[in-house]
Amino acid sequence: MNNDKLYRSGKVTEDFSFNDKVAEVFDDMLDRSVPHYRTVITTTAAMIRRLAKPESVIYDLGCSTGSTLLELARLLPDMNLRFIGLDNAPAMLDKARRKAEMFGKSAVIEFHQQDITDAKLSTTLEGADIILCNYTLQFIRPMLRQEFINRLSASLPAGGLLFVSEKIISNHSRLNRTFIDLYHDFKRDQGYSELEIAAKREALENILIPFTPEENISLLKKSGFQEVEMFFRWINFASFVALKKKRSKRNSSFYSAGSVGATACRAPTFFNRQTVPASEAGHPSTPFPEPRRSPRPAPAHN
Ligand SMILES: C[S@@+](CC[C@H](N)C(=O)[O-])C[C@H]1O[C@@H](n2cnc3c(N)ncnc32)[C@H](O)[C@@H]1O
Ligand SMILES: O=C(O)C(=O)C[C@]1(C(=O)O)C=C[C@@H](O)C=C1
Repeated sequence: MNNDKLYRSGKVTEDFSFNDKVAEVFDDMLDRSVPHYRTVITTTAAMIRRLAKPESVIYDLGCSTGSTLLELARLLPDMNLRFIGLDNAPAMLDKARRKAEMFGKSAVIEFHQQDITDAKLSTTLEGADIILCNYTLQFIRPMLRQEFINRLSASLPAGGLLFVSEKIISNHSRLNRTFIDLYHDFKRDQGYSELEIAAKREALENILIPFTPEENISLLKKSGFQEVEMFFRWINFASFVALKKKRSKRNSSFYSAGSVGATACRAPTFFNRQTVPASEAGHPSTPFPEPRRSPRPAPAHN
């Protein structure tokens, strides 16, 4: 794995982009810049094992060098899953294909070049059971995000799953500042210098635009996912899972794919708050507050 020394000089000559130079060092960059990158993948694999059916088709949008799909293929070989990675950066895809070949996974993983913000994505995703979009939504223009997530939701069948991981921001400026400081401590611990951290931050300004957890959850809920949860968080990084419910055969209401489905059809007098959410026990769920769009916390996001 090539060491990420891209910003070692501290000079920023252009905005951050997924070009050949970045692709060359990207695996090391992700490993050292995304806290708990691997844990998120292993947790995703564990959820897929429990929530998805064998032979599911999994799309990874913004797949980069294919690390996530390769790891899922390694962890879930018995499920006979099919994996398709989409990215618009040719240098990332070249690396992804080489890695798939090297690890003997070319038969189950394919990679295609595609702009995932294009309306054609809906056609591509026909047949998808599970969609992953890790650390990529943050690079899509905020104005386009709801429409993009709507397309993903519309493409998935009942029982379909979407996993989204993102860098996040807080609307509470003092906490936000603290979170960014802690993230920079993490980067220092990973061997990045003060100069490198500052330069990368400058290059990412207005390119990587993080949302709050509430804004991300709102995007997912508004697009038609009935069950949305944050399943992992480290300071200013979070992962979300969104599930499209299965239609009940017994009545026209929806029930979950999990074992609580049968319980939800009855109106239990007693319920265990450890296992049954209030909303499924006949209590109204707490509505998510509308995301505060302005004023955004100052200064910078990254
Ligand atoms: C931070 S990386 C994603 C990392 C990867 N998902 C992982 O977990 O290993 C973001 C990726 O999204 C891709 N990307 C950004 N905008 C895109 C777009 N509009 N269409 C397709 N890919 C895009 C970039 O080329 C880059 O490879
Ligand atoms: O280095 C940072 O500040 C990051 O936010 C890490 C991050 C990301 O979260 O996407 C930024 C750019 C690269 O795509 C890889 C990782």
